[in-house]
Amino acid sequence: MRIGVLCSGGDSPGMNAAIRGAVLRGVDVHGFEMIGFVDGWRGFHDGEFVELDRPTVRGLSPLGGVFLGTSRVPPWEAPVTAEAIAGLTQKLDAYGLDGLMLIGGNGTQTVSSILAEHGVNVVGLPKTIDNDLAGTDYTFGFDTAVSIAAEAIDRLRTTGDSHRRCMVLEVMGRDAGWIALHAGMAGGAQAMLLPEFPESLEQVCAWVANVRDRGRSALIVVAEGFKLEGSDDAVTRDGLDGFGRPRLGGVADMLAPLIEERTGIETRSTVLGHVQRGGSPTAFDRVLATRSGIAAADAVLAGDWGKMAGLRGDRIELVPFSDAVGKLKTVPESRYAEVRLNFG
Ligand SMILES: Nc1ncnc2c1ncn2[C@@H]1O[C@H](COP(=O)(O)OP(=O)(O)OP(=O)(O)O)[C@@H](O)[C@H]1O
Ligand SMILES: O=P(O)(O)OC[C@H]1O[C@](O)(CO)[C@@H](O)[C@@H]1O
Ligand SMILES: [Mg+2]
Repeated sequence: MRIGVLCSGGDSPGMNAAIRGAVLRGVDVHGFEMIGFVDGWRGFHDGEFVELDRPTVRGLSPLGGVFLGTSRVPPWEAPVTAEAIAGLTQKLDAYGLDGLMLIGGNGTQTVSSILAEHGVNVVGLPKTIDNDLAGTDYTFGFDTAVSIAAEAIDRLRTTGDSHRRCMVLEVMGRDAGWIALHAGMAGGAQAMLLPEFPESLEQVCAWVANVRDRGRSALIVVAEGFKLEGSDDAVTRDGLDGFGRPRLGGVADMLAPLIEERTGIETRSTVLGHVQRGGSPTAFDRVLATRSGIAAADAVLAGDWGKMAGLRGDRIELVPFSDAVGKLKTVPESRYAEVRLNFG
């Protein structure tokens, strides 16, 4: 059995641990040959790959990023055609591959699902800091991003309190508010503004003023995809990403002067940005990623293709791609209601 490993989308802490888990199980235990494509589909298209064996993955578990590289280079020019799939399967044959392990988030696993529908042997490993992929309770990388964001809140809190300022922290997550919700809960933020639940500027300012009236300084966490009530689009900047989507970002910079103007409270914004994606994965993410890699190698051995190694409770289960794609896992009303009553 010869298997190709490929990462797609943004990097996510734990990807190295996942590859290590898959290789230790796949090569050492099951006797597979494995190769890893450099920079995702870019390496697949250009024929750039490395052999994966035990020495290649030595010591990788604590390392952030991903040693193979990842990219948003697409597998084909959309929309997918029969010719595109035929071209891809010819390449798989040329590489001598029996199947692929695709490590990625909702976008990547949509590709996995399309490939599986066309008869290509694929197993998915769910990663993304956004935690927006259905079919799994958590994706590896999310816990690390939340820890970094929570630490940022703690730090912003002490400087904000010292100056009696309102601090607005922007975190990633695209159209899902998971990072903002979890980091905000962990750091005791006085409001978490999520893409799923638009709020009015008046309401946000009322929360900030209320915190001041209680003798404290407000710390607001805003997810990059948050929209003020009545706005159709999230705030974007810097053009389009590799898949032609607008790059989100800038909502904290937009909100801070509006809050200051309306409340009279000096307000500063911080955009956490890629800091929350970098560095060493938490122990939780290392374990989750390693177990995902092991489960993916076992799925290959069993010929259990067309599935993703999802976390369900404390078990890694093989979830059909149809349960994972076509819908975004967003923050449910009940989770927002839990925290919203304490805002302000
Ligand atoms: N429907 C699709 N058809 C073809 N290619 C796709 C499709 N969806 C996603 N892709 C490709 O997969 C890449 C990865 O998807 P995306 O950028 O959404 O990241 P992701 O896998 O969701 O991970 P993350 O959200 O953590 O960055 C895209 O940049 C694009 O090249
Ligand atoms: O690194 P890039 O391509 O700017 O992408 C940023 C996006 O990737 C993510 O970090 C992961 O999907 C999102 O939270 C964010 O919107
Ligand atoms: Mg995604």
